[in-house]
Amino acid sequence: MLKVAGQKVLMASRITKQYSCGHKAVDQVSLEIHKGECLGLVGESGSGKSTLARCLLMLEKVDQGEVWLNGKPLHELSKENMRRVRRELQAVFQNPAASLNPKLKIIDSLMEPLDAQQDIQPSFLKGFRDDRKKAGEYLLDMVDIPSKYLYSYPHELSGGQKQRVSIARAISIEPSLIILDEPTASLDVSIQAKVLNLLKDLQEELELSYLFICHDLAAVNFMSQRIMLMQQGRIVDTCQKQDLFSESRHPYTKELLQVFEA
Ligand SMILES: Nc1ncnc2c1ncn2[C@@H]1O[C@H](COP(=O)(O)OP(=O)(O)OP(=O)(O)O)[C@@H](O)[C@H]1O
Repeated sequence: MLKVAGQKVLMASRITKQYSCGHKAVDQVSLEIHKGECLGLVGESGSGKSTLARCLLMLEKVDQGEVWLNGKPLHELSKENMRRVRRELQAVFQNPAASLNPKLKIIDSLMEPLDAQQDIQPSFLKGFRDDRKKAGEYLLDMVDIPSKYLYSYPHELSGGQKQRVSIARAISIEPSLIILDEPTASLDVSIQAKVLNLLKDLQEELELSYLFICHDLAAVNFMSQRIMLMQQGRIVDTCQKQDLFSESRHPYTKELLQVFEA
């Protein structure tokens, strides 16, 4: 289903990030993400996708540009205010092993956002939000992980299971937007499709908005309603998914499509 006309969740304007070595990793990038939409961002290695993600998450100081989340100017917020807004913006990164503290049981990593933000009452945990075991089991069930893993440590789970836990943790506080930065890149090929299917199902079920970053155009095409192409720090093409194969596409898009079709 195409959902692009709804309320704007994220608006970024002219984001620019130059590293001290002088390299402009992100150059004047503007984008919008609407409620319930998955915006795909594709580009080859080194094109600036992860830097852009870190800028949107305010993990990287931008040199220029603005980022608005649900009408709030993230680029102007103090650290304290940013912490409060953080609940509306979650991320899942490439390496699930690095996202989960090896010394914490799954329940403790999973419940970390809810433990830290007691005022949040996710609609899907209504009636048992403060029952950590029940809430943890429910969250694991949402990502198809058996509840027996609740008291396991990360090393007892496979890579795919760890990434599912990271996804459950990201959705646990009902964020407005999840930035998915190569969420399947470190997984076996056989597992990748399952995780993408899970992400797509969750997006539809919970009306989540995603920025889905990936170097694989096939995966981006599967996940997204709209697609942006990034090359050398700039957005060179943006299109609706159904226009991806149109003749009028940018030469770089056509180049990536050739790889995709091959
Ligand atoms: N901390 C840093 N200091 C200096 N240069 C950096 C830094 N981080 C990234 N870069 C450079 O910025 C450019 C963009 O990197 P980035 O990781 O954002 O690209 P990417 O598209 O996400 O690539 P990949 O798909 O390989 O992760 C690259 O040339 C990279 O070498």
